[in-house]
Amino acid sequence: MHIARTIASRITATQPLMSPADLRAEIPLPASVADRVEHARHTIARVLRGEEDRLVVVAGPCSVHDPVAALAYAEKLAAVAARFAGSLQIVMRVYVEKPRTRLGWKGLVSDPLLDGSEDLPAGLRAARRTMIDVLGTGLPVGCEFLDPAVARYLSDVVSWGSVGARTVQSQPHRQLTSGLPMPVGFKNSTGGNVADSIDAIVAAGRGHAFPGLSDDGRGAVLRTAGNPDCHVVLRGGSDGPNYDPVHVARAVHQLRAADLPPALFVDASHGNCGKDHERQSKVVEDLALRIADGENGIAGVMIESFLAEGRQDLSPGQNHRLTFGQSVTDACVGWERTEHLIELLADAVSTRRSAYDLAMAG
Ligand SMILES: O=C[C@H](O)[C@H](O)COP(=O)(O)O
Ligand SMILES: C=C(OP(=O)(O)O)C(=O)O
Repeated sequence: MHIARTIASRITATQPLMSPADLRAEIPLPASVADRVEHARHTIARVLRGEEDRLVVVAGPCSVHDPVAALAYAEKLAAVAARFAGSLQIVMRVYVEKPRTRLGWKGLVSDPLLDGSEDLPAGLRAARRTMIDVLGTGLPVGCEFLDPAVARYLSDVVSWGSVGARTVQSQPHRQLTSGLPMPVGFKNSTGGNVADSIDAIVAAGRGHAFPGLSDDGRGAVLRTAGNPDCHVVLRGGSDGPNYDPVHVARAVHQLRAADLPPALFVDASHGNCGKDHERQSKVVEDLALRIADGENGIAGVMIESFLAEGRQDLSPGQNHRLTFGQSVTDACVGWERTEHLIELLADAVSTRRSAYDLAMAG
C-alpha cells in the first residue's frame, strides 16, 4: 500500500515494449548490408587516426519525420556518394531522436505519427526499418544517441554516432558511448565549450559498469570495453561560430594535450550557421578552401540537408499538408545546394591529395 503510493504517484501508465532482441528478429539487418555497416565504421575510424586521406561527410535532414522522403533523399545521396567515393566517405544523417531545448516534437522514435500519440513501439519499428532501407541504397547511417535505452534497439545498424551539445556532459551518455561499436562524435556544449567534449572522449574511452537493458529487455548491469574512436564535433555555440582556423587549431591543441588523436569534425549547421541554413554554404565553402590548402585536423564535415530547403512547422491535424522532403525541425539546405557543397568538398580533397603527392615526389 505504502509502496504503491510512494513509487507510482507521477507515472500515469506503463505499457509493454518489445525487447531489443525481439525487434532485431522482427526487422533483421540483412547479411548483404551488415558488411556495409562495419566497413564504414572502420573507414571513419581510419580517417580519424589519419590513416586515410578521405574526408567524412555526414549529410541529411535535421530529423526524419517521413520515412518515404528520407528514402527519396537517400537515393539521391547514394548516387553522389558513389560518384565521390574516392575522396569522401559519405554517411547519411538518419536522426530519429531529437533533443529539445524546451519542448517540441521529439522525433520519429517518440512520435512516429507526428500527432502527439507517442506510439514508441511503432516509432522504434519505423526508425529501424528506415535505417535499414537507407543502408539498402548503399549509404551508411549516422544518428544521435539520445535515450540510452533506444540505442539498444538501433546501434547494430549505425556506422557513426553523435552525442549532442545538450548531453555531452551527461555521464549516462558517456557510459553508453563506451560500449557503442562505432565511432562517436561529441558535440561541443551549447555554450561553445570544447573541453566538455574532450572530457567526454576521455570518459567514453574507458570501460564502465552501469545499469541498462539486456538484449531480452530486462534490467541488467552493462559492462563495457571503452570506445577508442570518439572525437570532437565543433558546432558553434551561444558564444558564436567555431569553424574558423583559430578555433580548429585551438581544439586540435586541446586534443593533443589530452593525448588524443588530433582530428575532429566540423558541423556547418547549428551554432556555426546561427540556425540560418543559407549560412551553412558559407561555412562549407570556407572549409573546402582550407582543406584544399592543407589545413590539418578536419576529418569530417556535417551538413543539415534535405530535398527542399528551409523548414516548416508541424501542425497536428494538418500534417497531410506538409511539404514533401522539408525539415520539421531545424532548417536545411536543399538538394541542389547539397550536391554543390559535396562536390566542393570532394574537389578540396583531390587538390590536397595532388599537392601532397607532388611534395612527396619532389
Ligand atoms: O538539431 C536540432 C535542434 O537544434 C535541436 O533539436 C534543438 O532544437 P530546439 O531548440 O528547437 O528545441
Ligand atoms: C541536435 C543536433 O545538434 P546539437 O546537439 O549540436 O544541437 C543535431 O545535430 O541534430
